[in-house]
Amino acid sequence: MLVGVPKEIKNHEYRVGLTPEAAREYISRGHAVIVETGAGAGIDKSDAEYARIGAEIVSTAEEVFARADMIVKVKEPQPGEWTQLREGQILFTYLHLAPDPDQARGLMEAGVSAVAYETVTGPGGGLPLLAPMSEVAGRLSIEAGAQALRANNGGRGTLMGGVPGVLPARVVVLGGGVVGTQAARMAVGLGADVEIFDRSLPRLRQLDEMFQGRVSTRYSTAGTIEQALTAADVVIGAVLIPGASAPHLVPREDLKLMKNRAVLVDVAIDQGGCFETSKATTHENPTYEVDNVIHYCVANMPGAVPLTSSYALNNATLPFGLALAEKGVKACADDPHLTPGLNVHQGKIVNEAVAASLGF
Ligand SMILES: NC(=O)C1=CN([C@@H]2O[C@H](COP(=O)(O)OP(=O)(O)OC[C@H]3O[C@@H](n4cnc5c(N)ncnc54)[C@H](O)[C@@H]3O)[C@@H](O)[C@H]2O)C=CC1
Ligand SMILES: CC(=O)C(=O)O
Ligand SMILES: [Mg+2]
Repeated sequence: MLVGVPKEIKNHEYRVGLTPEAAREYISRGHAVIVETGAGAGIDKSDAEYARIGAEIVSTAEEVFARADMIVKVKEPQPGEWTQLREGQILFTYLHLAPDPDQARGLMEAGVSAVAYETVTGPGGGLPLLAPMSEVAGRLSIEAGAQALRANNGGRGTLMGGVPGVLPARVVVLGGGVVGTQAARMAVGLGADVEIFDRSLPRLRQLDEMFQGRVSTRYSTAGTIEQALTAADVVIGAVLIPGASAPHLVPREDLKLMKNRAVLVDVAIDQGGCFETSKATTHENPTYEVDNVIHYCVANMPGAVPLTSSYALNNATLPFGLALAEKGVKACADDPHLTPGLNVHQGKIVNEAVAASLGF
């Protein structure tokens, strides 16, 4: 199969769909790889390094889209990209279609078979192609929260860990999955006072064991979240209902319960966000303010640490990508974990949760 890697074009997105090491694995199995010039620049990999392992370098994204049987990307295709996709072609990337009906329609019209990283499942449960980026984003969320809390950035002016004699910041984490756990680890590491909310009691038990009393766990209801908001300096939005839009756990009217210039970091923004007042932002302009509360809602947080993120992502996507290259879209029928990954096929949304969420 001819596998194509265009350069990412989302705002400040420096990751790449295939690292040279991953491209080499495809080539060693008899596939051909074409790479848009400069696609690896964000991870300090030159065209020459891709050429050295046998990839062909082409000068435009248009050529990659026109020639490749499968496009391997990182972020969802932007409007100018989805019009270049076609029937019979496979797109393997993050899509996050539930909150994005325009993209869903664009992919349906293109006729492409689109496999979304975030809905591929794993033998041990979980979402193995989302997990590595959730690890990155969870860890980054505390850095982002700490930055936004600084008075010189418009924040409340609290130091995460406090100092002897002065209380640390209170960090409230909504959702105790991969993002939430990594956020809690980083917040604990900085010395903050941390509370994690989840709807799964087994998960809360695991977190309680894991953190050995260093974080408090709470069952997530509208009432308990309201109580937590009054004391929070930073709230991390980390909930997920796979395939669906994120539930709005914090309505706008609850912002008035919060301390002045406290910070919301909505990591779940790629699924539409879990605060009513969230709207996607970019690394260029990451924050905005509503009712005296700072919002950070960057939808491609891992794009800021592309070296770590591209390798972490490729480690997880490689076996699935190789199966798609080997068998084509039939790989989705053969592997029950790839089946839910297929979101769009022959002009239809074929993942039930995604279709239900879109109302299609
Ligand atoms: N903005 C960005 O750059 C990135 C965003 N993400 C997003 O972060 C979100 C979280 O991802 P993961 O941690 O991997 O998901 P996960 O599935 O590991 O964890 C989600 C957790 O939310 C819990 N949950 C569901 N409903 C809840 C509720 N009402 N109250 C409290 N908890 C609830 C679930 O029980 C689960 O433990 C996803 O939307 C994901 O796409 C991930 C990576 C990068
Ligand atoms: C998961 C996701 O949205 C990202 O890595 O950008
Ligand atoms: Mg207030």
